[in-house]
This record gives sequence, C-alpha cells and structure tokens, in this order.
Amino acid sequence: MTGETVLFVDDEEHLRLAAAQSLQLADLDVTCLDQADKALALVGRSFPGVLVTDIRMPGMDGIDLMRRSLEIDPEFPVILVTGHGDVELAVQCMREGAYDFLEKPYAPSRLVDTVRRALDKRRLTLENRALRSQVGGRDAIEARLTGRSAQMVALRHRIRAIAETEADVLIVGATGTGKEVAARALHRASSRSERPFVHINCAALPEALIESELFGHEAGAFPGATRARYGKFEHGRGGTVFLDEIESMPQPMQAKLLHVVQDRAITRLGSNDPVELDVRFIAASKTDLEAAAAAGRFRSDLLYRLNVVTLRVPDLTERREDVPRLFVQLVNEAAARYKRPAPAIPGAVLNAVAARDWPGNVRELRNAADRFALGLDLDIGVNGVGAGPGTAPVSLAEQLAEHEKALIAASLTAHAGSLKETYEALGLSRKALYEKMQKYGLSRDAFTTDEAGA
Ligand SMILES: Nc1ncnc2c1ncn2[C@@H]1O[C@H](COP(=O)(O)OP(=O)(O)OP(=O)(O)O)[C@@H](O)[C@H]1O
Repeated sequence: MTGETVLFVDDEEHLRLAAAQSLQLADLDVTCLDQADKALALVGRSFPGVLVTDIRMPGMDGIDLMRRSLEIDPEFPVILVTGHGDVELAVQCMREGAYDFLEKPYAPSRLVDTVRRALDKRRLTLENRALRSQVGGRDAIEARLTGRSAQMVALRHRIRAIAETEADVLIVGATGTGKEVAARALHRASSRSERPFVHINCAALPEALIESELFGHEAGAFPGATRARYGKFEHGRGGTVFLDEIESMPQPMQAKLLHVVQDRAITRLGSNDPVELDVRFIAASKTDLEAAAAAGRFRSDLLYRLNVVTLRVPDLTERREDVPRLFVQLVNEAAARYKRPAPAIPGAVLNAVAARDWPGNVRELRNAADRFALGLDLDIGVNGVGAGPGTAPVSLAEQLAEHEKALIAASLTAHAGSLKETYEALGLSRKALYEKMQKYGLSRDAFTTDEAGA
C-alpha cells in the first residue's frame, strides 16, 4: 500500500533522529514530531500508518495521545515507548487498546520489527474496511435505488464508480425523482459511510440564521449566542454534506459557500481562525442551474465547483417500465409501515398506475401506494389512460405506443415475468408479445421476482 507512514513522537531530538535513521534504513517512511497534538492532527480513520509515541512528554502526553487516537479509530495501532519503571503503566495501556510497547533503551531491530507487524495489521484493517464498504455500498445502492430500466441501471453504475472518488457531486432531477435517495446511496457506498450524512435543505433555512446554522458560532458572536455552537458543516466532518435545493440558496450565502468548497475550511461566526473541513459536498437541484447561472440567479463559479460530477435522476415518464414494479414495492413497504397485511393488487389497478403520468414522480407514486395500502380510493380512474397532465408524446401513435409499453410492463410485473401468463392475459400470441417486447426494449429479466438485478 502506498503512503504507509510511521508517526514517531518524542520531545527529545536525539531520540527522534535515531528512530528516523533506524526506520529509514529498513525502508520505512517516517514522520518525526516533537508534540503529541501535531501527531493527533494527522490521525484519521483512513490514515495508512501507525503511531509510535513516548509516554512522558510536556503538554499532551503519550497516553492521552493514544486515547484520543483510539477514539478516532479504535483499531489504530499505537506503540508506546516507556521509560524504566513505566512497564506497569504500559500494560494497563495495552488493556485500553495500545498495540504494543517498547521499553527504553530498545534495540533498533526491536523498533523495526514491532513497527512492521503494526503496519501489517493496519494494512489488513484498511483492506477489510474497504471491502466491507464496497459490499455494503453495493447492497445499499441496489436496495434503495430500485428500478430495472436502462436509465436506473446506468445511474447505479455511475454512483458505484464515483463513490470512491472524493469529487463533489451535483445531482439534478425533477421533484420527487429520488435525488436524496441517490445522495444517500452515494454516501453509503463511499469510504465516508461510517461518518455522518448531514442533510441541509437550503430552501428551509431562515435567511437570518443561515450563516450561524451552517458555520456555527463562538460564544458572544451575536446577542443571544451564550455558548459556542458547531454549525451543520462541522457536524459533517469526515462525512458528506448534502445541500438539497441548492438553487434556493441566497446569493450572499452562495459566495460564502464558494469559499468553503474552494478552501475546505470554515470560520465560525465571531472567530477569525479558519478550521479545516474534511467533507464531501453533494448538492441537488430541481432547476437547470446552467440557465440560472446564465440569468445571474446562481453564481457560475460555485456551479463549476459543485458540478465536477453531475448525476441525473430520470423522471418516471422516462422509465415507465419501472412504474408497476416500483408501485408493488412501495405498496408492500407501506403495508409493512402501517402494520397491515400486504394487499393483492388487481391487474386493473396496476394497469391504471402504469398508464398514468406521475408528475410528482416517485414521491407521488409513493403517496398513491400509501393510499392503496390503507384501502383508500386511488382516484386515478380505472384504466387511467391519459389521466396525467401534459408530458405525453405528441402524436396519437406515440401516445398509444407509450401506453402499450406501460400496459405490457404492468402485465409482466403482475405475472412476475412469466411470458405465457402475460400473453394469455393480454390476449396476444407468444410471437406478438415477443415482438412488442423487442420493439419497446422490455426484457423479461427485468420482471422476474429474483431481486439480483433490482
Ligand atoms: N428508486 C426508488 N426506490 C424507492 N423509493 C424511492 C426511489 N426513489 C425515490 N424514492 C422515494 O420517493 C420519495 C422522494 O424521494 P427523494 O426525497 O429522494 O426525491 P427528491 O428528488 O430528493 O425530491 P425533491 O426534489 O422534492 O427534494 C422518497 O419517499 C423516497 O424514499
């Protein structure tokens, strides 16, 4: 693994020099530090190295450094260097989670051997974590961002591909399409998954409070600020900050946000000292930010910082074949939430759901599923054809084709992908069903009950 480093902390210079020499001769990278707090600033859950620290030092001592490092990462290997008579203390520290200890004076080979073993352990820990997060992330994406349409399969692929990068991401899509679901899936699939996901709805922040809400403040920063408070950005340390409805952020705040995104640092209200900020930003917008920037409503420099990677979540009208299956899933989820048995969904209802437009996208479909699970009237007409407002294709032939596709998808869903049951239910020949599925790009696999391709 690259970047493996030994942090060696001792307040005595000659000991630092001697250790550096021994470790470098053994081909190991070493960073020598004279104070514990300098080392602590480097320790993190993904730090690919180990720590060797003297116990007795002015300021923060080695034991404090060990405890605080283990708070950050309980599996971080810390090797303590003890003076004569401190052995009992060192044993106590090992019970608290220290990796090993070296008693002064120690032979250089003892130092090198102990460090090598600790580095091996560290490598294994980080590899296991990366593997777990990959597997967990894949499950999370598939379980939450459902849909078998080509668009949703491609979206999940992209999320997986960018999760491990540190790039900021802009998610665009119409209302209720699942932008927040996509943002959470991205976070879960990334190496930040065990750190916080902070959701900030930019449209819901009161303008007067927005700065202190996001940046935090020191005590006395303004009347009523009796004690210091972390802002939402700082709550996201090590994790992801999701800026929902970014298009609603007032212009003066956009300028401040630009600095944060650029410098990865924030200054609390009432302070002059910037603090480093390790977060990934994911922003979401319902409107076309390029157009908003062209019209002067959104800062273009902020837009270019945020849209390093752009993900587009498709409307339901672009992936009609997902609608029936999604409806079934949402009805089942709703029934479980309301502690009711999952109701049978008549074919006519599924047809109506499939044939209708859902301008409010998955959120609106989910509301309909909730009503259905509660036994309430769906209010969408029995066949529902043409019930939704204006996103339908223009010509009659195109509209009919759209509805034919949706009805076939609904029937395939109702029959769990069984072709025989589907062509019989639709009164088609086997050949006619095949031809129509081919014409509309519908694959049987997308409707079988096996969830592997969710
Ligand atoms: N692929 C999906 N599978 C299951 N449920 C979904 C999916 N996409 C969205 N949902 C559900 O639909 C609802 C709306 O999703 P979400 O809040 O992510 O949309 P949004 O695009 O962020 O909305 P808005 O633009 O209004 O902020 C939520 O209840 C969410 O759980």
